[in-house]
Amino acid sequence: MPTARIRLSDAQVAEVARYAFGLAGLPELPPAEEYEDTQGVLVATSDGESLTVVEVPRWEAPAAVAARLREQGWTFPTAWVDAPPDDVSVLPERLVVLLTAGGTPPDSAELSARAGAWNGARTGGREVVVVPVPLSPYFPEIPVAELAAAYGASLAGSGLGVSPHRTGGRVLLFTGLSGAGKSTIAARVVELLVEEGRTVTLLDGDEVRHHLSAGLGFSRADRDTNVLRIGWVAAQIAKHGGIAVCAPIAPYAEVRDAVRREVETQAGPESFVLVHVATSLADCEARDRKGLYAKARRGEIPTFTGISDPYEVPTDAEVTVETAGRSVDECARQVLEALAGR
Ligand SMILES: Nc1ncnc2c1ncn2[C@@H]1O[C@H](COP(=O)(O)OS(=O)(=O)O)[C@@H](OP(=O)(O)O)[C@H]1O
Ligand SMILES: Nc1ncnc2c1ncn2[C@@H]1O[C@H](COP(=O)(O)OP(=O)(O)O)[C@@H](O)[C@H]1O
Repeated sequence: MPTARIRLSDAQVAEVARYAFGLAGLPELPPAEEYEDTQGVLVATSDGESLTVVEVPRWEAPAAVAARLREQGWTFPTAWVDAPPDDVSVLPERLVVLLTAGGTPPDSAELSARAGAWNGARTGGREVVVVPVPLSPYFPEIPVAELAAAYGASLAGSGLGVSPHRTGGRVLLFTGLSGAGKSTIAARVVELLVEEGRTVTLLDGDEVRHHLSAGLGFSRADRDTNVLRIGWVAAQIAKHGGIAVCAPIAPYAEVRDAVRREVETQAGPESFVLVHVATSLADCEARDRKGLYAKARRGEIPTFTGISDPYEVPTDAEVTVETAGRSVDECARQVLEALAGR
């Protein structure tokens, strides 16, 4: 039996909207009977075979946009996709701007900055109607001319992919086994960043579990919730230009990837840095500062990462830190070097 009702991410709702507007095929969604958006509004239902779209409140249908423009007397609308050109004199006097916003929350700083680039002062007083469209700003799913045509317009040009917005914020997500050195290295990284005058927030795995994630255990579902919460807070920090350093075990690749997408949506491409603290299980167990490995080996901790619970080794880490025979400072500086290059 599929789960009765599932909440979709902004990116998944955009997929549903593309399908509803005939811009793309059937989206691949986890099995469920009902799907809601991030506000809890029912957007679609499924009988297991077909998807019935109920409503996608955030997105205006292309046909509705075309009709609205016609009513306003726009006979042959011209469209521009995303960022304006450097030389705005090439633009027509009135145009509809199709702003790719799929996967981006409506209140994201990135989206307002991109829409703000089209205000009257910057476009020489041209008449501009900005319409957010459910395509991804980074990987648009259909050619821009086809997109313009769907909205009843002919394409004047596109600044898609031109200087994607970056807030300057960063998220460093440390991942690794218990005792690998995540907290120790993360704390040193924070010290070094503070010395550079940066504003940094440390979301340490152990600490988070006392506050943000109090009450959660170590089942897969609870670990996923814990890491997604950390990721969400970190993304909010990065969205406003801050640096968040997070140090949970984060054993599952799928959730690490979800955090990467959330952060890059909020703070721009390359704002997410995955740091794998790659200390071997044997070395972590030999350290066993908290005596947890010994307990896990005795069967006293039923789902202990590395012993009786999985750890999926990252294949997409921006930095891999080996700690054996190296000082904490050396490891922290390796992380900072990777950060400086981004
Ligand atoms: N079953 C089990 N498995 C792994 N770890 C356990 C477990 N039970 C308690 N602990 C202690 O909790 C710390 C890991 O919590 P995290 O929030 O980082 O884990 S996770 O990302 O949600 O998987 C981890 O801390 P660190 O040693 O700092 O990693 C452990 O001290
Ligand atoms: N190069 C290194 N980097 C980080 N920790 C190290 C290093 N070498 C030895 N250690 C020791 O390993 C242990 C790591 O513990 P901790 O930072 O709490 O790990 P985690 O947060 O991954 O559970 C500490 O006792 C630390 O002193």
